[in-house]
Amino acid sequence: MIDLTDKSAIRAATRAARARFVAAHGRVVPCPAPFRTLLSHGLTVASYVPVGSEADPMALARVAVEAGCAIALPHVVDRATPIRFLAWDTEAALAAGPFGLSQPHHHAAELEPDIILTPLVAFTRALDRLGQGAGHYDRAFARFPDAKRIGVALSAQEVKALPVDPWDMPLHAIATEREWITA
Ligand SMILES: Nc1nc2c(c(=O)[nH]1)N(C=O)[C@@H](CNc1ccc(C(=O)N[C@@H](CCC(=O)O)C(=O)O)cc1)CN2
Ligand SMILES: Nc1ncnc2c1ncn2[C@@H]1O[C@H](COP(=O)(O)OP(=O)(O)OP(=O)(O)O)[C@@H](O)[C@H]1O
Repeated sequence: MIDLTDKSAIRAATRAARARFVAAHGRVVPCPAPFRTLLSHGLTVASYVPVGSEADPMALARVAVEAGCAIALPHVVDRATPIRFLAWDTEAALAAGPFGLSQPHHHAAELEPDIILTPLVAFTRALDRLGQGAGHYDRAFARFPDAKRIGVALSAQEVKALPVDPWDMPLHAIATEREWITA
């Protein structure tokens, strides 16, 4: 049994479940119809480039590009430094970053996201999220409190409950390979 009060134990269990799921079913999350209604020309959508067995948000990012949105990607320096969302022209080459990430060059333009497609390690139906533990997205949510926080995940990452700390901000919705979860 996982101890549902221990964040690192939950991370280990859901990363293992996610890797098994992806080996059998793949990692693609199709674009849910309700996501399209959030988009309009000129908005900035922050996406991410998946690593390991993370859910792939590219179908959602592609629909955002078709709707006339600008795409930004997180740029990471290290665990302690806040991430910045930098413009990404979908043709542009990416650079290697820390933690095996692919990211825009550090001189790309910094954008303010209206919608943040958010990677996660575990989620609940109450829209709570557990991340990598560096606080990168927690801090980005605090900096951009008006942005829509959309989790992107595989259904295997769902848990019944998560410990919620004072700085944790719930997601507005979660897209998985089989459903769109909202409050
Ligand atoms: N694809 C992706 N991009 C992202 C994140 C993410 O979770 N996924 N981030 C989210 O904040 C930020 C980067 N922050 C990170 C902070 C810590 C670790 C980390 O400790 N990784 C572990 C490996 C985890 C695993 O086994 O899956 C490591 O390198 O040991 C990774 C990213 C911004 N970009
Ligand atoms: N708004 C904030 N400003 C400064 N530090 C923050 C803020 N929010 C969170 N943190 C710090 O970041 C760390 C977050 O740890 P936690 O285990 O909750 O991350 P997480 O849920 O895995 O999410 P993330 O994906 O953001 O890493 C904590 O040490 C916390 O003090």
